[in-house]
Amino acid sequence: MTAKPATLTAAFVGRLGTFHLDARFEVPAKGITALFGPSGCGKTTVLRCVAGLSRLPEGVLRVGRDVWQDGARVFVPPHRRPVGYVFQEASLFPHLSVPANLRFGQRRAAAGDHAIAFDEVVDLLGLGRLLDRPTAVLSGGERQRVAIGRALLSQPRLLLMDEPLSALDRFSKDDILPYLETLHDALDIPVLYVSHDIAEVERLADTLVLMEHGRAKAVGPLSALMADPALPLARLPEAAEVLDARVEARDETYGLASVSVPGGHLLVPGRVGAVGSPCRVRILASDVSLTRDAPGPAQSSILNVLPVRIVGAEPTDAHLVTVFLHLGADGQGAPLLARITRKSWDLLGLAAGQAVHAQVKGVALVERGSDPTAKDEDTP
Ligand SMILES: Nc1ncnc2c1ncn2[C@@H]1O[C@H](COP(=O)(O)OP(=O)(O)OP(=O)(O)O)[C@@H](O)[C@H]1O
Repeated sequence: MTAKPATLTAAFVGRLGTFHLDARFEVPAKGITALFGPSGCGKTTVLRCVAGLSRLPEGVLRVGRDVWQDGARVFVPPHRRPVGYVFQEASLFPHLSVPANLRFGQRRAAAGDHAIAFDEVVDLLGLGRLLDRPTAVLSGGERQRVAIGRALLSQPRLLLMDEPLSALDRFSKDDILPYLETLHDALDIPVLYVSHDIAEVERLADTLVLMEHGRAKAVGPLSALMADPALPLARLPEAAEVLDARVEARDETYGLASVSVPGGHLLVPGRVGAVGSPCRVRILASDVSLTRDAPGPAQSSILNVLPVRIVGAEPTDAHLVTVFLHLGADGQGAPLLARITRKSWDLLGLAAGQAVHAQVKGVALVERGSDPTAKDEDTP
């Protein structure tokens, strides 16, 4: 009999002041789970309940086999919960050096519990060059990397990240995201990641808890929720599908990799691992258009043209439509989103069930420090 994969089970139902929370979810106790939703929907409150900083009498929280809360009967106090907490603002000690800030995290770890070594954290977060800089002169992104390192060195069983990038400008965000992607691959610590930036969620999360008015409205794998027409996610301006892919071949001459995804093949710019290794690709809905007939070879600068089947369509605004697709002429492959004008939808006479072709103008690798913004008419 195979063991059931470990899960994180949370049920926080009740009132905090005038706010009613009804957050019930079970997610894998591995990878990154994003709590996503508009401002004030209760994301931080859920994290505080998980950390034990807010207490609802009927709350339940299990992390793997450990019970951290079971109603009023069991309540592990916050200082006994092995969680690392990373906030919006990196609250480093300005009078301590960078290594001393990092070692402060190590001091919080249980004696003898050093699964994540200091050097490993320095390496993963690219902190080597920062170790002898005064803490006070670090940039926002550098401070946040140190804060993440400090949290990891406390040897957490669970990492809680509350909008860790939202205080950073676009440039610093892009600087730090590849580090988070690398951590996701390298470490075996489940992460609850609060964000209201869907692009960030798409790049990092495996699982999504969609929050609305204090309620967990939907819970599941990111790509499945993105492809659900009943949810508002696919209609967001930066809606994208993230697909599990496998490297098939590398074309060093053009800096491209050929990857397979369920139901199709894509050419992707950027550095990938060895042939056969897994990777993930992100395809924005706004980078996908539809055509009835695939253009012949050397007729279009868009290299990725894939057979797809239309599952459905929803209006995005007055003139745009979000089209829900499945890869493959038989529609048995991975989900994909396209954003086209309502006029094009009508002119092409498109309808659910039809087999058409998706022209994918931009594909980005989302792991291992590839250039996530690579996009160009002449590259796929
Ligand atoms: N202990 C409490 N007493 C009263 N109100 C509370 C308490 N805890 C949370 N709230 C309220 O719950 C609501 C949700 O707050 P929360 O910070 O969790 O939202 P959020 O989704 O994280 O928002 P943002 O994205 O803006 O950070 C807010 O209106 C907040 O004032």
